[in-house]
Amino acid sequence: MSTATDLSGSALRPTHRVAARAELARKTYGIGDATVVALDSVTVDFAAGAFTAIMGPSGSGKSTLLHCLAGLDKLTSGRVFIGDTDLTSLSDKQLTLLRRDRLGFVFQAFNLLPTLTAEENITLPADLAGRKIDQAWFDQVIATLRLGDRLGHRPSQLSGGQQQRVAVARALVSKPEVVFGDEPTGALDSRTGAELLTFLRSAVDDLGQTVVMVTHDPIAAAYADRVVFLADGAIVDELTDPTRDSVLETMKRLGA
Ligand SMILES: Nc1ncnc2c1ncn2[C@@H]1O[C@H](COP(=O)(O)OP(=O)(O)OP(=O)(O)O)[C@@H](O)[C@H]1O
Repeated sequence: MSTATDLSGSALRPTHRVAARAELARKTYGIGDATVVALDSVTVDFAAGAFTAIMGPSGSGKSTLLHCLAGLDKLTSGRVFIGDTDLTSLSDKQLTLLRRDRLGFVFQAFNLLPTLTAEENITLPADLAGRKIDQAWFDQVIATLRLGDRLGHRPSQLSGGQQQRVAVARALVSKPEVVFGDEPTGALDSRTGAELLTFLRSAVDDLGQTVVMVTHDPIAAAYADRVVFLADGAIVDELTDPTRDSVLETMKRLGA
């Protein structure tokens, strides 16, 4: 969060920097009678340094929105931004570099390489990019994720929750502008899922990261600062400082 200053030098109220933004985002699949509108003119901002959950019924467009924001899929029309960068103006090669250099991903599949240690898995994207790891930040991420005594282990020697924490560390280690999660707890039991959400929460609170996560789970959404609700490809509601009960109530009202 930055504090804006007016010309006389007095502090104005803090401004929230926008980490990601969709503007009149529209995505359709198929043609003619078979056209499916996955996103229908969605305009939404995601604040830097905040944890936002995206919810909505199955088929409401959650994954499509997340994938388009993260440069993994392309809009039919409209624009998406990471910071000030308009993703819709980038080539495939530039999108690949933007994803590598500026974003982090925590998806259901951990995608860890079995022959590498936890530490090697965590630093692999930076190593491939020829980027130096910031050792102090690495140590902070590892301490936050309580992975210090697991760095020499291979994925097969780790529990599911530890593997997911390694995947989170890999996503955070290069200080991405936004960490995108698509049902990151979907493959985890509820205890391990709660642990992961606690870590994402502290990545925001203690490490100043930005998290945008798709979830079906009201308990998972309650870890967020804000929940955006989609229905039929449009944003239909949102909650600030959600609780499990307020999320459930909103879902019920929306018929989700
Ligand atoms: N590759 C595709 N081809 C055709 N239609 C698609 C494709 N991907 C998604 N859709 C359609 O777009 C709509 C939105 O899908 P999306 O996966 O974004 O929804 P979702 O809210 O993430 O759903 P879920 O909660 O079930 O994962 C759905 O109607 C879906 O069937």
